[in-house]
Amino acid sequence: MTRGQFHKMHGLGNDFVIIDARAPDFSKTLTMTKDKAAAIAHRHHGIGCDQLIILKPSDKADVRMQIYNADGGEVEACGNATRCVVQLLGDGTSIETDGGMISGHVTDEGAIVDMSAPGFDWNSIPLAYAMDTLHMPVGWEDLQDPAAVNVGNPHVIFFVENSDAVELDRLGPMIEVDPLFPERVNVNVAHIKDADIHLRVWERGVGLTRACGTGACATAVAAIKRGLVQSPVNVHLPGGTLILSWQAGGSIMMQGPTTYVFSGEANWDDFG
Ligand SMILES: N[C@@H](CCC[C@H](N)C(=O)O)C(=O)O
Repeated sequence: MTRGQFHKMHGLGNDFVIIDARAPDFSKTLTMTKDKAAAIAHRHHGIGCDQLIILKPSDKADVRMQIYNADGGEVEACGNATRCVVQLLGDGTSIETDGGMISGHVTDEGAIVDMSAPGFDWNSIPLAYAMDTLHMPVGWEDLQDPAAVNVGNPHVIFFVENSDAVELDRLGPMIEVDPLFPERVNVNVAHIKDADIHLRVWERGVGLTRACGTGACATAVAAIKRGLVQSPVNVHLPGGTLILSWQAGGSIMMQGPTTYVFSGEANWDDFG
């Protein structure tokens, strides 16, 4: 029986079940599948979360972080979970992910993390074919002229008049699975007001979330590249505010709150 402890944390309402499987014995016995991850994340039949995070031993960093969306799919990066893991494991924690190496420092309210450098090449997003990724010559209904940025995971960003007025629950699922994005995509809609970014995100494999850290990174970088805002910039999401800094050629720094909610214990064989 694979029984173990988990931590429930959130960053601006983007919530996580975190399983610390760093002990070599536990790491070997805890097997994760798409169905099991989705069952743990389920809001009614499971523990409930936007992302399931599994911490494993790493030979390159302090810890290896595996990330599963609520639909059970394994993905490369999660900004809000990265801040939570830094707060959980301590100042200076380095984290190996499929999206790259990340590190961070604990702050009074949460953490500041170095999310490494963004990617702009069409094939690093990835897109199905070559195009300008700062002004993509594509659109869906009123959502036109997006930018695409890879920050460990793929994002498409639309700058609009009023992001609150966009039917993201209808357009998000359609754009997420468009064949232009062979690995699907996280869909961001943003507007600029008083030099700040106001952002809503349809997350790949989850849906509308209270906040998306990598979405905030990708949107800040696209807005800075287009000359719409300057670094550092506040990014306001439904769940609260992140501060993003980025200079061309450098890493993205993301600062924001983290919250420890509770700990629990589960028999992981009961799921999936
Ligand atoms: N909530 C996350 C992003 C999680 C992964 C994303 N849904 C994807 O599929 O790439 C964040 O805070 O960055």
